[in-house]
Amino acid sequence: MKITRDLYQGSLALLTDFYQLTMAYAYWKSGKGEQQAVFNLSFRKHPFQSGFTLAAGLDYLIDFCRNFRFDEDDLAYLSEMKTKDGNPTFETGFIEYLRKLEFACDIEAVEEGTVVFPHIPLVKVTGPLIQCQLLETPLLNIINFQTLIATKAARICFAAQGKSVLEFGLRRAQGIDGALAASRASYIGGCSATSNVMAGKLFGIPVSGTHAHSWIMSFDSELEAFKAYAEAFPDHCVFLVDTYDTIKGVANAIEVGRILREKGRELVGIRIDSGDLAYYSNIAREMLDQAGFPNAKIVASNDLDEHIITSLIVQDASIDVWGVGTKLVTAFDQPALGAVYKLAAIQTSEGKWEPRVKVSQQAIKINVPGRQQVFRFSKNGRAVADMICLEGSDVGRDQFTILDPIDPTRMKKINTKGLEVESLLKPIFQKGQKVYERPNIHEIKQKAQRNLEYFDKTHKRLVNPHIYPVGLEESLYQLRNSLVFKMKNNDGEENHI
Ligand SMILES: Nc1ncnc2c1ncn2[C@@H]1O[C@H](COP(=O)(O)OP(=O)(O)OP(=O)(O)O)[C@@H](O)[C@H]1O
Ligand SMILES: O=P(O)(O)OC[C@H]1O[C@H](OP(=O)(O)OP(=O)(O)O)[C@H](O)[C@@H]1O
Ligand SMILES: O=C(O)c1cccnc1
Repeated sequence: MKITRDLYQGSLALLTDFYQLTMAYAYWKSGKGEQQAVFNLSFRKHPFQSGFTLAAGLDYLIDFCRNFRFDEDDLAYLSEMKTKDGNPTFETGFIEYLRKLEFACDIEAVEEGTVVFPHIPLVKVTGPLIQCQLLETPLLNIINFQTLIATKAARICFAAQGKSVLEFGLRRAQGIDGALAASRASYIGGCSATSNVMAGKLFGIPVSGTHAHSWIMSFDSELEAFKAYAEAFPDHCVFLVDTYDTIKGVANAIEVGRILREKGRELVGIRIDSGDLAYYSNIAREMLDQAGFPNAKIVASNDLDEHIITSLIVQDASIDVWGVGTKLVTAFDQPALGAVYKLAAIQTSEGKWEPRVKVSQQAIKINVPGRQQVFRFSKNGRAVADMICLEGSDVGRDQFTILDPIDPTRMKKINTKGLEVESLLKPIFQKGQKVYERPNIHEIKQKAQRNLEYFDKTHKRLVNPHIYPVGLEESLYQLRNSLVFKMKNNDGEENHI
């Protein structure tokens, strides 16, 4: 079984919801399959009540699209599918169409490590309706998860105030691919290393770790266990001190630290994995300092998240390194990001682009229509507002008004004089060909760090963050309203509120 990232190098076209294939078939039957369309992938609310979200997953998306094809065994499987009355679900002509299908879309996307906000298209796909449609499910799967975990990691690292965070999640992650993708996204979000060795190999992420209680328990005494570990790894000793009695454990670590020093080596640190982490870390710090080990680091683990880390820092805990597993890689308090992928525009046979809107009872579910672009305005290296506007809008204007699509009382005038402007959507594929030079994982992580610094700390606050201004440029806002009005009224029936 292919379980690693190699999976993404093979054909994954069947990794989609069945309804995408039935729609694709129906588009084909009705002659609409090649009609050009634009779909946007965006989310409506930050996860974790955060004030920001960190985009991740584009690298997987690129692999997915580059390998987007139906292999013979995929086609054989689809050919054998039957409807309830026993007839083939898909005609052979459609199977033939899929056999010849070559990825031909344009894709623009925000780069990984970019701080993003609700309603911004993170990915914009332009191409034949059938291809755009088939991409919905896998693109959401990829971007939703990695963006969610990168955001969680950024929050945890923000709480850790510059101290290292190690990702320890593999054993409790959502399956094998969930674990690998989570390790990657956690590194992008700011973690220093992962315990997941395969993630290290596949993505080039630093790998690190300490040892488990079982190591200690396999010896007759803790002291013996520490000594034996020091023999094996004289330069990498981080002793887990809480197997029997944390304070005695610290004393044993110090004793072995002295032996190491006699041999010209240094104790790297200790790890505490239970009990009151503020209380024990402070006692351990005092013991280590008094014994002449002021540089020995204290690692803490045990069901940590951004809130417990914040509390421990407020309590003046003496913790230098945070080991975080379950609550990071499972995004424990919000296990999914709700990004959606919606048709925004479609081209008529005359070549004219028509914006499309989905009208919903809930204002938040009404998508932003039209072929869009996104601009980020900033001043002196600080982001001030994001504007979503229609492609071709003149960004050289002196002034813009942006309106929140859900709450138009939230609006902002942007005087563009003295502001820098960046277009957030970068070309990734043109007519199916990759045009984007992929940064490596370390460059992505650095971009994320720089991008996060770009935003005022009030937006990064963990609880009740200040809302960063993002809005629709006035004419796009009006277009959306007029389309909603038109769609609500065009059947001549009385409307329900
Ligand atoms: N001083 C502290 N302030 C706030 N939270 C803490 C503090 N010390 C530990 N915690 C957190 O409290 C929780 C303690 O959980 P729990 O009672 O299950 O652990 P434990 O009994 O000490 O250890 P074990 O994992 O062996 O059960 C963990 O999430 C831990 O990170
Ligand atoms: O708590 P997390 O954030 O998920 O971090 C990873 C946990 O995994 C290990 O625990 P282990 O599997 O040995 O279980 P235990 O310590 O909870 O008994 C380690 O000692 C951490 O406590
Ligand atoms: O290396 C460690 O300390 C580690 C690794 C996985 C889970 N918990 C701890």
